[in-house]
Amino acid sequence: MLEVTELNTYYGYSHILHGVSLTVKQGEVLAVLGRNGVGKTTLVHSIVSFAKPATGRIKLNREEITGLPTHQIVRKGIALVPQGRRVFRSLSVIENLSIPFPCQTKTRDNSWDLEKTFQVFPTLRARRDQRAGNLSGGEQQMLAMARALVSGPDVLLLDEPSEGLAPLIVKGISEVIQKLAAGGMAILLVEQNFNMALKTAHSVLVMSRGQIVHQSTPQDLAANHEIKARYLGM
Ligand SMILES: Nc1ncnc2c1ncn2[C@@H]1O[C@H](COP(=O)(O)OP(=O)(O)OP(=O)(O)O)[C@@H](O)[C@H]1O
Repeated sequence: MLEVTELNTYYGYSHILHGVSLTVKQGEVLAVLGRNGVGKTTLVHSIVSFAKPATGRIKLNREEITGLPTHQIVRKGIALVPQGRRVFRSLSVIENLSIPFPCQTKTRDNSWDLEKTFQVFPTLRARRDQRAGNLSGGEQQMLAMARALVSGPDVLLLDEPSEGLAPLIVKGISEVIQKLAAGGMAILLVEQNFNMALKTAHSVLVMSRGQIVHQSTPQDLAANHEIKARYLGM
């Protein structure tokens, strides 16, 4: 579904991504792990054209989307839940969820709507008229995910969704991610929370200095003490 081949991304003269390749299939959760500053956010930003890769190719459902403007990438079926949630704090829940509607595509078979989104996050239905800034951290994360879902993506990119959240909330977020994948979505999950990533994902990548240095099943990574010590500081 999502195919990334040999991406090289720079910020000015700083070479951040060094030939990153990955594939996320329909119904799969692929987790990306790595220490701070290894390029995980740059990777998801490159996929949605927030950062412009100098070389490399990105394909969605076999169609080349490299370098397209972000709004076109969203229309074609990729949505990003950014690190730090970035909800519109002064707007209500329902207003936050109404903003992405212009991005919904008419050309794809897209069954996502507000009702389906509220079924995934019933708490948000109850809070629909509340200002996003007054929601708890966990509810804001749900809102950020819901805002991505209403665009009806085939591929969901999640940048550290567990950051700063209590373990019980993290468990709930993990379960939602697994359900979305079971429904056919392809999910790229950037995480610092090792346990959450391993519980949620079907396969895991480890990045170091802008390169993928390991890819395996969660079980194999859990048992690989050398990779954990060398690249994840565990
Ligand atoms: N807009 C930018 N301009 C210049 N350098 C940047 C920019 N954004 C990130 N960087 C640098 O690129 C490198 C990779 O950053 P990135 O945010 O992709 O890492 P990360 O793995 O997501 O880290 P974190 O877990 O802290 O979010 C870092 O050295 C960072 O300082």
